[in-house]
Amino acid sequence: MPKSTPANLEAILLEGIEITPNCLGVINSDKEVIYCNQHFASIFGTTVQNATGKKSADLLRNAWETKQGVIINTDNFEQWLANLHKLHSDKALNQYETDLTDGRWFKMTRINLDSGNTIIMGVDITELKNAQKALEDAHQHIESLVNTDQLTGVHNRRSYHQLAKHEFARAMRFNQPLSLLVIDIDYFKTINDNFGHVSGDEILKEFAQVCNGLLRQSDSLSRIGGEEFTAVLPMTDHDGAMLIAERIRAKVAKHLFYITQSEQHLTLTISIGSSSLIERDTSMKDLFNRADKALYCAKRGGRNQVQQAQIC
Ligand SMILES: Nc1nc2c(ncn2[C@@H]2O[C@H](COP(=O)(O)OP(=O)(O)OP(=O)(O)O)[C@@H](O)[C@H]2O)c(=O)[nH]1
Repeated sequence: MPKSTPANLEAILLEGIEITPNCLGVINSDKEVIYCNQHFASIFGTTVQNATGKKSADLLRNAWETKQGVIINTDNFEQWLANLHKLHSDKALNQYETDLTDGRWFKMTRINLDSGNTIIMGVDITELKNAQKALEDAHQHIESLVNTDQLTGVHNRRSYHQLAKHEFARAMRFNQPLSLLVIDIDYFKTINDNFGHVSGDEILKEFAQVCNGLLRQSDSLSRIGGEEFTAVLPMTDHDGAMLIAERIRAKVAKHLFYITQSEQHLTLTISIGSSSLIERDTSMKDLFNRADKALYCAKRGGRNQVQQAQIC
């Protein structure tokens, strides 16, 4: 014998709905809230008493005006509401996520019944969202660790290869100029020999800072070897690249690098090879090889200078 529905089923359900952390509301065909629990009312930043009998549009407008409850990012509320109605009237069942000013998230299910009434249920997914955000942050952190040179904080060799590939493809696609500087500190071995490896590391860090301070936001400085760096310069032709390279060379030559251990300042010089994109280039390797050869010329030419790549 099937058990008969208890006479007090409605009371049992209502009791459960009041206790649950989820939200539930019923809206009639005149778009008025005819029943809701406390969490449903909190979506509009109000109480059950206040929400009951009110038009859902007025409740949303109140939430937008008072910045309480559901987060509504718009300058034009009426337009936003019209779009929402269009979105919700089409289908019998809609599901969406919504976040509140108090940090909670709900996964909402909206059911349009044939009677013209609408049932709206929301499951609290705040913990899930927080876990998702923590995972995304951790992923971003790992990504940045993997791509960052731990000593200087600039891009590492791995990251250089990625961004060089990306910038090369972009320059080719949009027919834009692109330049590359290969920068090497002169006689760095002597610095290590005279002041020790720790001080050498300190110099490398400061050097990267000085260099980065002279580049644009869109440029990327990478440490690709011990005391060897590259600067990828998008939207920069060879004249522009030579100008930037010379600016870096001159600034570094004048800069006083501080050595903490011996509490003294020291000066150093750099050599730079510069190359720019030409029609026959097939990858960033072509630019790198030319800039590297130019760097070799700068070293042979006496160091503390910038050399432009020869095209032959
Ligand atoms: N402190 C420190 N030194 C490094 C690091 N990586 C490489 N080096 C040192 O950098 C020096 C590079 O020396 P060389 O390649 O002979 O070049 P150089 O002395 O700069 O001479 P030129 O480039 O010809 O002007 C070596 O002494 C390496 O040990 C690092 O991470 N930290």
